[in-house]
Amino acid sequence: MSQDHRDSRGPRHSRDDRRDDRRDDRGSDRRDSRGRQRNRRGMADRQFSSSAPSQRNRGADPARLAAYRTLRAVEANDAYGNLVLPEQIRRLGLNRRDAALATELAYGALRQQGTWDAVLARCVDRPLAKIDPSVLDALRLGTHQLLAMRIPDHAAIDQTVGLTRSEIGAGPSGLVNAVLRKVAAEDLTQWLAKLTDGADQLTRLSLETSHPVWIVRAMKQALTVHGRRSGELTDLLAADNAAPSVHLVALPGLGELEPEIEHGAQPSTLVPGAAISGGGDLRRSPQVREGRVRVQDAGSQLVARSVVAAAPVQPGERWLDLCAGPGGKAALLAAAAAETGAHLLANEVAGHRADLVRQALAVVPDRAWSVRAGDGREITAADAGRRALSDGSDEGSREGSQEAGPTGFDRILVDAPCTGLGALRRRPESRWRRTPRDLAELTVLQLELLQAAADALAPGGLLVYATCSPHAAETTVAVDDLLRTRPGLQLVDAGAPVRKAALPGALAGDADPARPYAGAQGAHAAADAATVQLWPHVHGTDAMFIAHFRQTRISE
Ligand SMILES: C[S@@+](CC[C@H](N)C(=O)[O-])C[C@H]1O[C@@H](n2cnc3c(N)ncnc32)[C@H](O)[C@@H]1O
Repeated sequence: MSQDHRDSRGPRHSRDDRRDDRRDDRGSDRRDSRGRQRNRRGMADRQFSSSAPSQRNRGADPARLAAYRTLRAVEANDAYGNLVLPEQIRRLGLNRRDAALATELAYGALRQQGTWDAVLARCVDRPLAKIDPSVLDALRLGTHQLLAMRIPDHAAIDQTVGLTRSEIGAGPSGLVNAVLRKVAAEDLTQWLAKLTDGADQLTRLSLETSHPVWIVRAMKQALTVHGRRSGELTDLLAADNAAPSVHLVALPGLGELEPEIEHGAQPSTLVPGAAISGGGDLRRSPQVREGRVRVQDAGSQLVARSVVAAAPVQPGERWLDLCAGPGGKAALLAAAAAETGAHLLANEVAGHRADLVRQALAVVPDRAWSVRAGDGREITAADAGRRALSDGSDEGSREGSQEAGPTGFDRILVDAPCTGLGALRRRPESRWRRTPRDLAELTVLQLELLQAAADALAPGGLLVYATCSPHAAETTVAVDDLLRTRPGLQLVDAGAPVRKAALPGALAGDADPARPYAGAQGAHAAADAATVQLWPHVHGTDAMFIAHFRQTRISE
């Protein structure tokens, strides 16, 4: 078990926080094995390990090892931290406390990489790009412990040096030791004061909240574009650095919340049929194992529920989820389709993700859904008359091919691939991976998917566009572009269906996420047209954007 998980949360902004840490070493002989005094040169008031190098931690404790391996997989293999870490926790057999420590270490170091790199750049005598990446990851992990966690300095340094020795080799451990001592010479407040001295507001926020400057700028613009105050920027960026609560959804007609609430979940205050997990291993819940209760962000639940809430469902309606993988929203839609007599076609371009959709839908009666593995840009209105078999074969229809003259889908959800800037708190490394160049590619794809969806709509049909990004280019600009190129499409109010999908009053007042559509030249919008933008710092959800359109063209 790790030695330091008594209180591993929260940044240390002041030296007062460290007094307890120093007590640990009070009275110790601060000389190394060769009698040299430690911590001289401006660090006289600091204490590091009292033990000689030969007695110090030689190996890596399991929590740090899990975190370090996660950082390595993210850096070296482009892996996703939130997928690697649970695997490492399992493989190393960490208990609950060590798993929590490993999570804080790994996610914290990944999220705050930008700030930690700025600190480290001041503590090494060469560009960080010239440091071996495996050593740099150890330094980031050590820096996170020193500046963001209440771990005594000597433990943070000793453990990181031990980890370096066991995972990389004895050579770099001296460098790691020396650099981390320099890092420990200042606390976080002092480092931030140094780093931001003379910086403009965006750079200062970038360093204080550890976001790339371009994302800080984009978030500031997004707040304004979606009718919120730019003064909320600090809160929004801070929310990206907080662990999201785990929301559960009971699939309508299939799952029940009561057993989960009896086991410690709290009923959601935002969405009906939802709860916030009380922690612990969710796979212990039979309903979660069977897929009748699912983990799903409350914002995503509102997206799917707004598709259903937009108008009363007529039996026989044909629904399409154009970008369905891995199947979270499709599961909610399919369950609603099963209850109302509608049918959902869940489409996904990536074969392995289409398999995940099938798994997600398996619990729903299969008369209500089918899966198509294909490019959403190639879907047509005719696909509304075909019902691919839920085993994956797309062989026309069990019943649909008999049906005459399909006119298209009655409801289509385009939950488009996007930058994910609204879900940064879930993917700790993604803010450092994403670049403005991604936007150019994604916005083209988003518009192509929307246009295919518009073509596949039945007359009077509903098209719902959603992204887990509030970026203007992926939200309001995408809406403008679609309306300009599809005169038959009208933007309608998304506010009312989203509020209807939420618990009564949950989205009132300052929490109302709907804003009237400003309208671009040539855009066709209803008088009450409004788009919806949810926010982590206001609603506790991912920053989901939702727009509703109606097909007004007469059937050809
Ligand atoms: C934001 S995710 C959808 C999340 C999903 N709706 C859910 O709730 O679980 C976007 C999905 O679109 C898929 N995608 C990307 N390009 C596509 C295309 N051309 N056609 C269909 N799906 C596509 C991606 O593979 C990804 O699974």
